[in-house]
Amino acid sequence: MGPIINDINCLIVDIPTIRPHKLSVATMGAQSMVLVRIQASDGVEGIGEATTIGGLNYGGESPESIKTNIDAYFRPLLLGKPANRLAELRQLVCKNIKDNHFAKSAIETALYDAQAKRLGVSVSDLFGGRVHDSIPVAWTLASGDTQFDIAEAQKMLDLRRHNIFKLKIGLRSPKEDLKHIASIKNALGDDIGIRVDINQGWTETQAVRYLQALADVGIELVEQPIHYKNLAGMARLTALGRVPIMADEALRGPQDGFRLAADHCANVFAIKIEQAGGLQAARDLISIAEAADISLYGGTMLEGSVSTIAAAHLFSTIGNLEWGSEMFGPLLLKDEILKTPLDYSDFSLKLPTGPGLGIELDEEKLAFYTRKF
Ligand SMILES: O=C(O)C[C@H]1C=CC(=O)O1
Ligand SMILES: [Mn+2]
Repeated sequence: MGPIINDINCLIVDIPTIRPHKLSVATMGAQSMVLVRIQASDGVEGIGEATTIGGLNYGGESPESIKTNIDAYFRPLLLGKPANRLAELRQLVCKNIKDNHFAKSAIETALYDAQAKRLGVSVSDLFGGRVHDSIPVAWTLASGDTQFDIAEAQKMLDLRRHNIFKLKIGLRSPKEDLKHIASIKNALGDDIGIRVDINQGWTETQAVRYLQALADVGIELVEQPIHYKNLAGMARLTALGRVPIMADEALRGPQDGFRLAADHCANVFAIKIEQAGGLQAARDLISIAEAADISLYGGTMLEGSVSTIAAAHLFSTIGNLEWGSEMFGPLLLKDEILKTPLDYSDFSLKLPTGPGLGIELDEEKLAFYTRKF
């Protein structure tokens, strides 16, 4: 008989950010990560993570609701089930539990980590193997202060950590944002790629009015400018062809990906394993984009190291990750819960070579940052 799922433990880990991180939907001073640890009867443990942005500011799942739903619904459903039958487990979960994409992603990541460890391979091997051993990583400038952002970008360039930057806009007026972008662009020069993420902060009218201005100041990509449900609007903005449009919040799984591709709602898909509903769902989304000639980008929910590296394993198997990634979440946090932090160097994230996710938790640090109820 194969390994059986013996236990599932779920904890919330709170770590402060290195500076306030300002999005149009929230200002973050700390990140709350839900860690899932799954134990199987063969002694193998798998780890997964679910992380949201600003509690309920970004989407319908909060760290607290994720933990409650894992403890109350996922755990009883999965205890005693075969730990190595990943496709069957995914179907069981999807049949019995609606929505809850972030929780599903954490559970599935832990199952993949354990299964890869069991087989002595890395998680990327379970998705066909790596095409890349490292992934380019953009940094998000979101302190809310233009001069601070410029200094931060220059520091990242000096450290050779990031040479692509994303700006979070949509909190201030478009005119103020344009001034902010132009100052940063002028300070950093033409060779540095700059993108903006509006996080649904604009109306379609504002987008029609200001997309050309964004292109004129040298913005190379505009992420989720309008409400995620306004797909017809996304299609109209994409058809304008002023600047490539990337979908983020509108992509909550393969069905959304199919709709967006069929209706020409975006030029680029931001792939997030949590928003998609897990590694397998994200893989399906990637295939839809590839079939539709939609370019790919590795997105983040500002996850900690566990989910960041899980996503990186999947992204390493993509032939053309044309817009790189933003897998910088762990670097936004003041501390790390891994024994060996992830390797960020030469403007990219290096994939670990060990079995599973290739990471190990630092139990002392984890105990220190675990929320006590
Ligand atoms: O893409 C998002 O909407 C979420 C996230 C990614 C980078 C960042 O600063 O926030
Ligand atoms: Mn985004």
